[in-house]
Amino acid sequence: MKRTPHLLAIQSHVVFGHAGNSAAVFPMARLGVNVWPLNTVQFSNHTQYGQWTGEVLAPQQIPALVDGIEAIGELGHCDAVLSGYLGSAAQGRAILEVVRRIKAINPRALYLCDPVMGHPQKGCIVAPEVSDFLLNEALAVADVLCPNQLELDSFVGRRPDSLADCVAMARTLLARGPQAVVVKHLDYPGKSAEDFEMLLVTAEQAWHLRRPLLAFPRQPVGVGDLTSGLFLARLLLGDGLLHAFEFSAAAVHEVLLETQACGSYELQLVRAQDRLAQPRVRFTAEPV
Ligand SMILES: Nc1ncnc2c1ncn2[C@@H]1O[C@H](COP(=O)(O)OP(=O)(O)O)[C@@H](O)[C@H]1O
Ligand SMILES: Cc1ncc(COP(=O)(O)O)c(C=O)c1O
Ligand SMILES: [Mg+2]
Repeated sequence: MKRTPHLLAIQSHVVFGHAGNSAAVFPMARLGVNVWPLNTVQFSNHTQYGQWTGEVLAPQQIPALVDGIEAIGELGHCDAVLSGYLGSAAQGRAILEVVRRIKAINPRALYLCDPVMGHPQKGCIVAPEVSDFLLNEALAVADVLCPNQLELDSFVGRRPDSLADCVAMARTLLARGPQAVVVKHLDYPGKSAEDFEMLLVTAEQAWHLRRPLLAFPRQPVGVGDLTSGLFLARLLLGDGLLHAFEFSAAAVHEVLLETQACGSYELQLVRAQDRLAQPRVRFTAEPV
């Protein structure tokens, strides 16, 4: 029987709705991964409501919780670490130390970093020091980096002028650490207004994917977190990079279709659970 992979997921938790772990844990588990959620913050709701209550986890809790897992002899079963929304830069440093410890026991373990940065116009609020941590420290340790366009621009320090330039920008990141970069949401001059576009870039190859852009009265949140989580889950389940990329795009599209059909602001993950596990749509990535 094939072994069920284990994944340590370190990102935000919201009590109501879906962002961070609250957008990714159930879908990853639904695909067949044992998820170990470690919540960097526990907020009432995501920050794009403009108000929330709750607390940031003390950074020393991250190694303390991992110590507990090690003490019961389970840490070596961890196949991957996912990090997303961080409450502080100190939490980020604690996560890199955890990655180092896990890789020391299991050198094949993967680290996927979704470099969630603040986006004031969108209402995504992240502590400013977190961006510096991601740019200066996390990039070098990540095996896979999953930025959106804004985050890619921050890493490279400029805006792209074309799709080819987005590929070139992602390649400059490969030189600084990761083996693959997934740009979960592209935005460049000349991009078609009807499509939502993504990019997968490795040292040798680059693939571009389009899916239909859906109309929402208010853009749902947690889409990036869902995308990164599903991509990593499929890698752990044995997909190659390209298949995991195409799968995550299709599964996220299914969730968005269900969300749109319900007229909901929050992602309809429970209603879309069968569709996300077995997407009916398929998007083929094209080499660029
Ligand atoms: N097919 C789609 N149609 C319309 N909007 C989409 C689609 N896919 C994703 N989105 C929206 O695009 C945005 C992606 O957000 P962005 O900040 O660029 O990336 P991330 O979610 O990784 O942070 C989200 O607001 C999400 O709701
Ligand atoms: C608590 C929390 N986690 C994660 C996110 C990231 O969400 P997304 O995947 O849409 O970038 C947000 C965005 O506002 C958030 O408020
Ligand atoms: Mg994001």
